[in-house]
Amino acid sequence: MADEMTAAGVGGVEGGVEVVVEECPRFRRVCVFCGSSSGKRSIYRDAAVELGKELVARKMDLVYGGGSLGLMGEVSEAVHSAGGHVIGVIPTTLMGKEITGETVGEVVAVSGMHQRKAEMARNADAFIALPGGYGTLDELLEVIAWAQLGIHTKPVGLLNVEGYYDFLLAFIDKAVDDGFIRPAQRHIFVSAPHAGDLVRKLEEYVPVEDDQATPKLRWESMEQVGSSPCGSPADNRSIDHLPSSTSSGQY
Ligand SMILES: C/C(=C\CNc1ncnc2c1ncn2[C@@H]1O[C@H](COP(=O)(O)O)[C@@H](O)[C@H]1O)CO
Repeated sequence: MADEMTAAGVGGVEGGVEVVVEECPRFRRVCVFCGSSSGKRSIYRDAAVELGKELVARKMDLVYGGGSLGLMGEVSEAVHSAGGHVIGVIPTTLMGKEITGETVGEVVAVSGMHQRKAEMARNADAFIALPGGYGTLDELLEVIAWAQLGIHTKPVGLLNVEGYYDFLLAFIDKAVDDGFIRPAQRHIFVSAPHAGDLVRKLEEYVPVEDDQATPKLRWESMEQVGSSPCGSPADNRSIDHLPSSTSSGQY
């Protein structure tokens, strides 16, 4: 990872306060899950734009589901217009502009929804979920579940814009209380209301240690037996032109 890092520090002014960003970010490619809708309140669009700018300020690339719909469009456009690198991973069936709109930056075509999730995950060093609906929840919970299984140790963050995810957090506490999630796994992901705080937490993240966890599964071993955690054997073709993730994660 280190050899791909910029030596120069970056910074900026956020709310009148000078922001000094570490010289060597811990990761450089962040996968963002978010709504294909924008939601009814402008705070969600603002949060997507704020996150996009934060990634660019920290010299982090964006990996996302492609297209220009909703918050997906907001965050990708924010990164692209600020000079950041965008990688949109999009199933061929959704590639028509009339379906998902135009994708800025690099477009990676995959064969289906399962392969998209696998490739977004494989090619990112960390994950962030903005507000969204079923698709976003599916993507978020899958990377959390994979972390629980030890398939990866990449940080996962919830951007809890004005308490959007409070009910989900309360549900997870309930699942811990009722014995469906081990207490040690409660902190498998982090959350924060603003992008800057969230990215800082992700950079400080230490994978949870859980003695009772399933022995570590490796992505490669899942592939060898012909099934990925999220798809059929036919969906296991990887994006071969992308350099592999810079993370020490286990994909
Ligand atoms: C099929 C139609 C529109 C396609 N819309 C989408 N285009 C690209 N990616 C999408 C789309 N819908 C969902 N996704 C993925 O799920 C996440 C957002 O889902 P949500 O339910 O809006 O939260 C997003 O991260 C994408 O990866 C026309 O009917």
